Amino acid sequence: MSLYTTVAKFALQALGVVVVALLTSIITQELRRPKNMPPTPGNKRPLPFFGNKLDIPKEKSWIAFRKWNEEYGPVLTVWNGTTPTILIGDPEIAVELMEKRSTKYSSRPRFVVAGDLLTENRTILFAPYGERWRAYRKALHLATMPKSVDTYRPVMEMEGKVLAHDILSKPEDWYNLIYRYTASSVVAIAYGRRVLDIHTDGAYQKLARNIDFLTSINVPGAQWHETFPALRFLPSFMNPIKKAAINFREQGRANLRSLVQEVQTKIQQGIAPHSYAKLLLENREKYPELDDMEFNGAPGSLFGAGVDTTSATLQSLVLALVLHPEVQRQAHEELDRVVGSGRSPHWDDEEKLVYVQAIIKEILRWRPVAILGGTPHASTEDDIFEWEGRQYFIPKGAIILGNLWSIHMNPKTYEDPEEFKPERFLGDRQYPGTGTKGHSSFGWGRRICPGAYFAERSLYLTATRLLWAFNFSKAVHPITGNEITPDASMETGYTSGFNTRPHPFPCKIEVRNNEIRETIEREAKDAWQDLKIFENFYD
Ligand code: HEM
Repeated sequence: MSLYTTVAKFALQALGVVVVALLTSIITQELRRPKNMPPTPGNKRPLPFFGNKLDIPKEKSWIAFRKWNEEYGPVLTVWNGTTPTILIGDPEIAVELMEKRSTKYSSRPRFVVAGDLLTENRTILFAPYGERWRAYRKALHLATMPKSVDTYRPVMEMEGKVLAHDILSKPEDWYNLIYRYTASSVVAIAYGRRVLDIHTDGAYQKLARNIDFLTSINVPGAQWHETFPALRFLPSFMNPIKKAAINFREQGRANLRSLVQEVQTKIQQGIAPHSYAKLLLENREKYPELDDMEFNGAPGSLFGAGVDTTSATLQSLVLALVLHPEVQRQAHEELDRVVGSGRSPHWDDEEKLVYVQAIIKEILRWRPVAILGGTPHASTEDDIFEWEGRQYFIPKGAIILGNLWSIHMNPKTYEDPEEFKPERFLGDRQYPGTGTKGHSSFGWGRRICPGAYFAERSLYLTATRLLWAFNFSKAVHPITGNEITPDASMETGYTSGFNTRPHPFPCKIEVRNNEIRETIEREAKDAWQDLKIFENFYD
């Protein structure tokens, strides 16, 4: 037998083994797929190995998910490789699973890039349900429980006064000014240091770089590593996303460590202003479960979870106001009646500002920033639930995704869901689960956003101040003289990624009267003075 024939025979045999192994694996996968699960979109058969992965768009998957929920039903299964994702498009189903059965549905799925590689799952967001996650959550209480949040209100208020002055001076830069305001209040609360300029502040830039990376990768269907976890074992030089995740992890940890060390030094020097990191350090012994790396990460989680979300919600508010002058008119009428022009709104006005509160809730519903319901939940036990006379099986390890773009646009729950109508939140609304809030923007059950109270206080203060101070309307094109209508469509006017925000757009912002202008100028002067203690930087 010639060498050629021997090699050909061997190759054929090897090919045969591979084909048999593939067929066995496909058959096993098929046999293992549990029956009676919620249907796939259009009852489409998932492909071996890939599942429905090829049907999930890499960008703005929430749009496809909503279409599927509308066409094929409020609870569906989409297979990402061999892992099922249960897509929920109805608030009652979300509550039935993630709140009423929260002992089974409060974990997180495995994220290969964001979890295993970037954070080693040692952050609250990706931690599986259990003791460690409880310890992370307990440490956050010093920042997020109502009593704690109330101690941070002065910072939010002072930064809000500066924001009003900034917009008065440079209205065309409103989009970035809102972002700077949010970043500065959160960083001041977390570490006792302001962010004066997002383009030059080193600490801010390092924090933001990490979050930008995280939000860009943490999107269903975007990473092949999630479909084929074994890819994580490919060495970094052949695996650019792994290399990037490990670099970001190391740089991020060094940055979080140096920010906490700065607070420690200031405490020793007696010059540390009130901050979450300061409180944590002063109570270090109460968190023995957390090692230093995890402990340093706690104040950072405020930045990770609070800046993008709050600023995007405020930017959506401006968009809605520009498009809805009648809503502004009603809000202005309420603010003139309750507050007047000689002072800006404060906490005690909240109960009387019912229309403004309804606007804030409607913004959270109409353009929810955590559009996919935040990080999905994962089930830790097999379960069966009944919906409209049918029983559905959900296996242990399934990913549970409450797509807010389906849930908040569900006409069964909200009449004319596409319309921006704050009136729907005047008076009591029947809404499953979270009850009085009337929307699901902060998630569900045990994983519900721990920063919800923090965010609501911050949104109330800022939205009220912006509405009190300014009139927002369409910009006029400098050449054509035509009004420019901003694009509010989620398909074309909003960013992709894990959180979504409107693309920057021009608008006209005018102070409402001279007395308000004088109040803004006077209050900003006091705020700058009081904020000086947060301007002690070591870098
Ligand atoms: C408009 C503002 C905000 C929105 C819409 C929002 C929304 C959400 C959502 C939808 C989740 C996922 C909930 C779930 O898994 O069921 C979440 C989780 C989380 N949020 Fe927020 N959030 C906001 C602001 C904040 C702020 C200001 C903080 C910190 C002070 C914060 C801290 C967190 C943390 C730490 C988690 C992870 C909780 C866990 O996995 O146990 N959020 N948020």
